[in-house]
Amino acid sequence: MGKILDGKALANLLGENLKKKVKNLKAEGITPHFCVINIGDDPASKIYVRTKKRRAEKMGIIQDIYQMPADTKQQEALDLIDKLNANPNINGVMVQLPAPEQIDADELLERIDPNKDVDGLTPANIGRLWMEDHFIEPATAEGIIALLKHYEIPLKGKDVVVIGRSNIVGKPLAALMLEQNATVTIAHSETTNLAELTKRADIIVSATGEALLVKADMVKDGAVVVDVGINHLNGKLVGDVDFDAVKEKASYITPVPGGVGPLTVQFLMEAVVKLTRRQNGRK
Ligand SMILES: NC(=O)C1=CN([C@@H]2O[C@H](COP(=O)(O)OP(=O)(O)OC[C@H]3O[C@@H](n4cnc5c(N)ncnc54)[C@H](OP(=O)(O)O)[C@@H]3O)[C@@H](O)[C@H]2O)C=CC1
Ligand SMILES: Nc1nc(=O)c2c([nH]1)NC[C@@H]1CN(c3ccc(C(=O)N[C@@H](CCC(=O)O)C(=O)O)cc3)C=[N+]21
Repeated sequence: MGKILDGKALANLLGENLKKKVKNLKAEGITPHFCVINIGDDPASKIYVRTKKRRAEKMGIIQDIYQMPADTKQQEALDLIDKLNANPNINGVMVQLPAPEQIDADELLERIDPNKDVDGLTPANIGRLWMEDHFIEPATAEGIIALLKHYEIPLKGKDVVVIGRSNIVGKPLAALMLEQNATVTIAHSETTNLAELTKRADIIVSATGEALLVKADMVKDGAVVVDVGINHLNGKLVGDVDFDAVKEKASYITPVPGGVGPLTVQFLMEAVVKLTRRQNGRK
């Protein structure tokens, strides 16, 4: 049976450190302060925004929530971003995704000042991610890299399959793993031979939103399985992986809940502090 990769425990460990860092900044009169713009009333988004707020408070970080109605116009959202960009007291801005369909979310992301881009989703920061010198990485991808490192699971030379190619998870994770010298395959909904690919993989990461996608017969003995998915199945929160069966084959596996999710929230907070420090001329 595989070992559990305890993301929640690692998030708490990192949280203790970050709390101290924030305390030191505050002693110098600097309080990290960021804003989450949430448009519409997606119930999952409301929960995430609150989860982040709780974490921010625990870290000593100020998080404002700008809740905008479902019929918000594009220009109204752009104006808010402009206002926050221009406010020197605000260190970070993020737009909770998904946004309602009349909203062009990419245009909103492009409007965020890259120096305040908590999610690392502005074109400037995505571009830098694929270069050698990057400063802000999307939190989920960063969290997964940190989790593997914490458990001393090497990436160099490993065959990795990332299932999912979103800008927020799959693509940035592939970039970071490539940088660590893994051989990365990105699979998606048009991939025709998924099981063939995953069966060869040393490390499988699933970020699709499809419950029970990754089954035991798709996993090599001793593989590492990272489950990013958040799904509701029969009233239960589950990932993309058929956990009970796959854990018997995997050497390491992340649970849902308690795996990648808490690390995402922790690394968003880390990003806010990083941006704040840099804006104040600190390393
Ligand atoms: N734990 C955490 O911290 C986080 C969890 N999530 C969760 O992770 C999941 C993915 O999120 P996100 O990347 O934003 O989602 P998107 O919907 O943007 O992307 C999903 C990706 O999965 C692919 N996909 C969907 N179904 C299949 C399938 N049957 N086989 C292969 N590929 C498939 C899609 O392919 P195509 O491109 O062809 O459509 C797409 O690339 C969601 O459940 C989300 O809630 C997201 C962010 C953070
Ligand atoms: N601009 C933007 N940035 C994001 O980072 C972003 C987003 N939009 N939209 C939605 C996704 C999803 N996401 C998660 C955050 C926390 C948990 C999390 O804390 N999960 C807990 C369980 C939470 C629960 O019980 O529901 C866990 O897995 O243990 C999961 C998923 C961030 N996202």
